[in-house]
Amino acid sequence: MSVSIIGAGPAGFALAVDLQHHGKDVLVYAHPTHQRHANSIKDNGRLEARGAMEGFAHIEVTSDMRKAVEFSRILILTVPSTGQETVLHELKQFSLRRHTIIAIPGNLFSLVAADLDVGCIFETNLSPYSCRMDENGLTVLGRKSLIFIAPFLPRGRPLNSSIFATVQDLFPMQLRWCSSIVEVCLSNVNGVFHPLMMLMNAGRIESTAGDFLLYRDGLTRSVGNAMLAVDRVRIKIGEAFGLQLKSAVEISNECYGQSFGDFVDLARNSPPHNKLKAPPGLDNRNISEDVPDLLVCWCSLAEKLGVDAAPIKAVIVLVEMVTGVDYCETGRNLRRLNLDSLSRDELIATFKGMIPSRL
Ligand SMILES: NC(=O)C1=CN([C@@H]2O[C@H](COP(=O)(O)OP(=O)(O)OC[C@H]3O[C@@H](n4cnc5c(N)ncnc54)[C@H](O)[C@@H]3O)[C@@H](O)[C@H]2O)C=CC1
Ligand SMILES: O=C(CO)COP(=O)(O)O
Repeated sequence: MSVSIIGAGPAGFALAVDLQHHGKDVLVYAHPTHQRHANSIKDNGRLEARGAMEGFAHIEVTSDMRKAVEFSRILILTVPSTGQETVLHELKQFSLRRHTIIAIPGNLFSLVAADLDVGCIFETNLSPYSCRMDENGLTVLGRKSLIFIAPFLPRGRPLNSSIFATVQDLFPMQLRWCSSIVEVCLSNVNGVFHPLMMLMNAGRIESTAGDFLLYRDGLTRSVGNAMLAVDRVRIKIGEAFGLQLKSAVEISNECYGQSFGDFVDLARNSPPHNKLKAPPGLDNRNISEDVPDLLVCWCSLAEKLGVDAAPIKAVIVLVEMVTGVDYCETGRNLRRLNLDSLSRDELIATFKGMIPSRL
């Protein structure tokens, strides 16, 4: 089986190494303006992986989207959701009726890609790896044993059920099939962890240029208390959709096969988290991706559903004050997700019964 991985960052290369190790042929696409990691692999002649995945890999990389589309009928997107529209722009030149796209993570990519002529889209909640890259190679701090996934099925379009087995065969970890992409998006716990960790440590990030461990040193009791408030809203939004979502700590535990009791316990003791350095500044995907494409999205769903989202709104407003970016406008609000004309009941119905119940 061959796979094209669209997105040449740590998550894309970790997936490429893992899939190659499991016998798949992989080709990684690096956008012409996002070549940093691809260039260092070219310079070194190979990719060295350390940590939870070890060894040397020879990974083929291209900047020609046509090659990626012709290489495989499976396209896995591993750009941050803020990069998905750039990729969509490239993909729109091709007929992809026989292709399957898997967006890692999805963050409701399917709704943004509504007019793409593609066979099927799947979305995951998170990257399967906790990983970083520098000029010396890839460090994998943790490999999940499970990730959440769902297909997007526009009404009236049947899905060949064999595709579920094909997608599971592809991944070297277990897939938890969710009822809809909304359940998957609400299970991207980065929206609970990242923005508050960044905001509540903003001074320390800026004064030390990120010279501390973001989770271990930055997720203390009061930060955890604030996260709990955001997490309660996330769960209430799920309830309005008829979902019984687990807490963010429980979801992380499930993905990594861990059993931490709360946020602080996880931050101090989880190996995939407790060695992650803080970024050097606030201009980082922990804000630039997770605020517009998770918190704004969750908040605008909450407003339509009549759920009080004050804690999420508070985080968005503070981030807007700090960065000067109008994320409510630029992020995945209902208008950008093409959901703004729906009534509350229509919104709920849109995501009901999207996949066969036997899964
Ligand atoms: N690295 C990790 O440990 C984890 C990552 N994730 C998620 O997985 C996804 C990928 O993660 P990373 O590889 O760490 O992200 P990253 O921020 O390094 O970006 C991945 C690649 O996409 C490229 N890119 C960014 N914007 C682009 C655009 N507009 N057009 C084309 N390419 C663009 C970047 O230059 C990079 O090569 C993100 O959504 C992230 O939130 C989730 C959990 C853990
Ligand atoms: O594994 C993790 C989330 O799934 C932690 O990694 P990040 O904080 O880099 O997203």
